[in-house]
Amino acid sequence: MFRVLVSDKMPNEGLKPLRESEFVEVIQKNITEVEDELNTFNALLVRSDTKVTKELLKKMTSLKIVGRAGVGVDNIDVDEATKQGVIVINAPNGNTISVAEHTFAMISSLMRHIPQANISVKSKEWNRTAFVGSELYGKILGIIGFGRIGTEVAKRAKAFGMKVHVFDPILTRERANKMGVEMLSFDEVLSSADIITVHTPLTEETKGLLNKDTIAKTKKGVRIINCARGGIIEEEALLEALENGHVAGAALDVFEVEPPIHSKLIDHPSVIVTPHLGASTKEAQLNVATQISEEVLRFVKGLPVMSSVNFPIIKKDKIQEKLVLN
Ligand SMILES: NC(=O)c1ccc[n+]([C@@H]2O[C@H](COP(=O)([O-])OP(=O)(O)OC[C@H]3O[C@@H](n4cnc5c(N)ncnc54)[C@H](O)[C@@H]3O)[C@@H](O)[C@H]2O)c1
Ligand SMILES: O=C(O)[C@H](O)COP(=O)(O)O
Repeated sequence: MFRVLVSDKMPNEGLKPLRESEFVEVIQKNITEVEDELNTFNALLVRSDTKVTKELLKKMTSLKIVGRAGVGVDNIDVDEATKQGVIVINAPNGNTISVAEHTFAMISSLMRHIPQANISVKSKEWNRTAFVGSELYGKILGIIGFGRIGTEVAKRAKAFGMKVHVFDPILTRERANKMGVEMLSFDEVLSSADIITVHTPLTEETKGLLNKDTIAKTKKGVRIINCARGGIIEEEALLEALENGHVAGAALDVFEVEPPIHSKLIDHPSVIVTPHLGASTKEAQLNVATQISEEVLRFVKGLPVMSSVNFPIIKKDKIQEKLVLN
């Protein structure tokens, strides 16, 4: 049997393709609950809670494939997995719409002080002057990272009558024109946008992309959104800019350390926060779990795996030959 450990929360329905296979056994448990049998699992399915470290990979000596039911693979030591011949796959488009919608909910909430006003009314106050907001119409939204999610955010911004300025190193002018957005340099987006939202992966290159120096290049009164990954924005620099009034507000779904219990940012009155909810919809979770399950099943059947982040399309090769099915 091909043993699949599902160590983060995923909907049962999404795991159906694996559960229904006669070749596969699915075990849904935390890593801590299966410490003694880590060497018996052939596949590991995770979201962002399980940290697939070098140490864990070394213990999982029978592991062939790690499936990330989501996009970001920064919680997985992909280099170590590659060294060990372990394929890492993700579900690149299953949660795109959910994250774009959450980003837009955060932008709207930030501009109209909805979370703060909600708390105020529930505290029996009726303060209509403290929560005067700003329209989105006519404002410039700066998008850093124009991939799947950035593109969907842009479509929604345009529907609100916003202008969209974009920086992405792989963006072409042709695509920008087609999408009705303005392609600019990183610095130009920083200096022109009323609201900046980041949608890059967290990599060595994007870590601290918004820092003390780059935040200083933004417009006074800018609002900053992060529904991508903690660490893309340096939290200390953001807090300083909020405290000195350069940044008017921030909406954060992700944090350098999660949960952000020691972050002073969450106490700032102009910061609104959610607990990494971007992909947390029924639809997105069903999509990503189903996609990852179908991919693992393809692997089990010896078919090409299409969404590997560390190996190109895997056909029958040395890695897959190691897998012996009864
Ligand atoms: N909050 C959540 O729950 C949630 C859910 C899904 C994804 N995410 C995060 O969002 C990220 C983006 O997801 P996606 O599906 O749009 O990925 P994607 O791969 O489709 O797009 C990422 C884009 O970022 C661009 N990019 C890379 N480096 C850059 C840089 N230095 N400056 C500007 N652009 C750069 C890439 O060229 C690419 O176009 C994921 O990597 C993940 O970390 C968060
Ligand atoms: O990269 C992603 O897909 C998101 O961060 C989702 O993370 P989650 O699966 O823990 O909700």
